[in-house]
Amino acid sequence: MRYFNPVGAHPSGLIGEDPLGIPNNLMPYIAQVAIGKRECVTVFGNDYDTPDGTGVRDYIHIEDLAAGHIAALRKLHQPEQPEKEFKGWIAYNLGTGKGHSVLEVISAFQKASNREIKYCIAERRLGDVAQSFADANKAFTELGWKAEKTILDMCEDTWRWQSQNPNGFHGTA
Ligand SMILES: O=c1ccn([C@@H]2O[C@H](COP(=O)(O)OP(=O)(O)O[C@H]3O[C@H](CO)[C@H](O)[C@H](O)[C@H]3O)[C@@H](O)[C@H]2O)c(=O)[nH]1
Repeated sequence: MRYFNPVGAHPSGLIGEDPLGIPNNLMPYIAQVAIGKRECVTVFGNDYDTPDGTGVRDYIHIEDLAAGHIAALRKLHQPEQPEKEFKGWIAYNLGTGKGHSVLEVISAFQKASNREIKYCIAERRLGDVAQSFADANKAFTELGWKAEKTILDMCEDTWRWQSQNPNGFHGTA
């Protein structure tokens, strides 16, 4: 399974991403700014050839990602066709097929959290590409799977986890 940018948390707010130290990735960094743990998001470059100049990625909710795996297991396990064997490997893109810029993610998170997310523009990060998004049609055609959750859903669930667990798993009894 070829993951694009998995983000989000369980909708209960009980399971989420708790990176050690300073988060490397955008979504947990934004969440820590929203909760007041970090001052502002450093946006790595606004001079890319993208609609607003910031990097574009295909963010996918972890629950959609999990559903993609279940769909793949269903394809492998077909008791009604026991003679059908799968050999070798097949790659499936697990993404929404839609890209969002850094500024769009910040804006969606502001809406989800109802908090101001401060940011500043810095140099590009070495190794980053301008944009990356999936063609997930093969997963839809062959597995009957497609991502359902929007970037706002991803931000809302991340925020629920972060606001219920301001200190991550360390804060839990
Ligand atoms: O503090 C930050 C962090 C990220 N970004 C930007 O936000 C976007 C997403 O960055 P992430 O670090 O969240 O994700 P990447 O797409 O860089 O990386 C992800 O995809 C990679 C493969 O492309 C690897 O799988 C990696 O582990 C995984 O996190 C990029 O445009 C990046 O420049 C910022 O502006 N500020």
